[in-house]
Amino acid sequence: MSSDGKSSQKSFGNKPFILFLCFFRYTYECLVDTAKYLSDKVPFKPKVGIICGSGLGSLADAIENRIEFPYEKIPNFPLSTVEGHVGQLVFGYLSNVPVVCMQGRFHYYEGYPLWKCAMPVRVMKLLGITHLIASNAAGGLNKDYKVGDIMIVKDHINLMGFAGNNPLQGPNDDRFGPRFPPMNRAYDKELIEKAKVIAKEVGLGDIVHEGVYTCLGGPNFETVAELRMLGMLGVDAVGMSTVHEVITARHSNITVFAFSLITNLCVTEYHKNDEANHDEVIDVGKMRQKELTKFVQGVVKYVADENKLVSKML
Ligand SMILES: O=P(O)(O)O[C@@H]1C[C@H](O)[C@@H](CO)O1
Ligand code: HPA
Repeated sequence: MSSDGKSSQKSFGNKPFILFLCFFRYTYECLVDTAKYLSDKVPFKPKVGIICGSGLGSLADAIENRIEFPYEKIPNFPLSTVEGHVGQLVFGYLSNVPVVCMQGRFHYYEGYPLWKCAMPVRVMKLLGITHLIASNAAGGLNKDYKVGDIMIVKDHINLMGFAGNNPLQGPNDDRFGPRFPPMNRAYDKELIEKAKVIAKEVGLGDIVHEGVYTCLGGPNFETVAELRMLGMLGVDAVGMSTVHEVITARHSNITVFAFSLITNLCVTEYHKNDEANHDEVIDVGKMRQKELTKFVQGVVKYVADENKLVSKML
């Protein structure tokens, strides 16, 4: 809302226009229907939303008292079409905290517009989450990174947004958030600092970095020239997701923490013949699953403890 309390979005008023929009993007009412389909079947409100990246679906395996919804059963949900993405929403408890986890996400390269890729974030908001933990598999561009390292995302470059390709494009619904949301504090600084401590506690301390992530449309991996350009722009890890989910989360005032599993080293030299491949990405995810599960459990527990502390103070 603008300072005078009036919406910054011109009102279209008539219902037919909103229904018409449904064919082009999810209206608030449409996502409320999706959230209600789920909340009618889940006897608790999730506090933390989790998005599992490629090969990181095992993060969901630790969820207890699970209730699973294959994406094809959920009204208005797209379908996961990529290997390494199970394609279900898992409700349950992680570190005794009520969570909802996307075991598999949606990507622009699957043919989904960014607003469709990010729609589960709005559904999770409507279900009650206050925090989002987004994970992804990414190529390591920073020379200090090794395969299997973790990069805590401190910021992102919304490269696709430079061309105007943004999940918030089109009419804004103030019930989700403002027309012009700020992004300079997209990644929660307190969670970043705490996550570094947790990483050390679960044995990841020596392989954890903090860096800048960018998302390309994919599905091809990058050229040498593209990676060299991204390096000059200050990018530390390159992926094909997360940014649009984070923008959508911040638009709805969800506190965000994100990390990348470095699954391959970006090839920035013409004489090198290595080539990134998806199988390798999946394999690295499997290699790290135990430590990453403990890491995410620790972050979830911290979020819940912090929230209890805050609620006591209020
Ligand atoms: O879903 P994420 O971003 O974790 O997966 C990355 C990007 C591509 O989907 C895939 C390529 O191997 O890994
Ligand atoms: N580039 C883009 N996305 C990726 C990569 C990469 O090198 N590795 C895993 N996801």
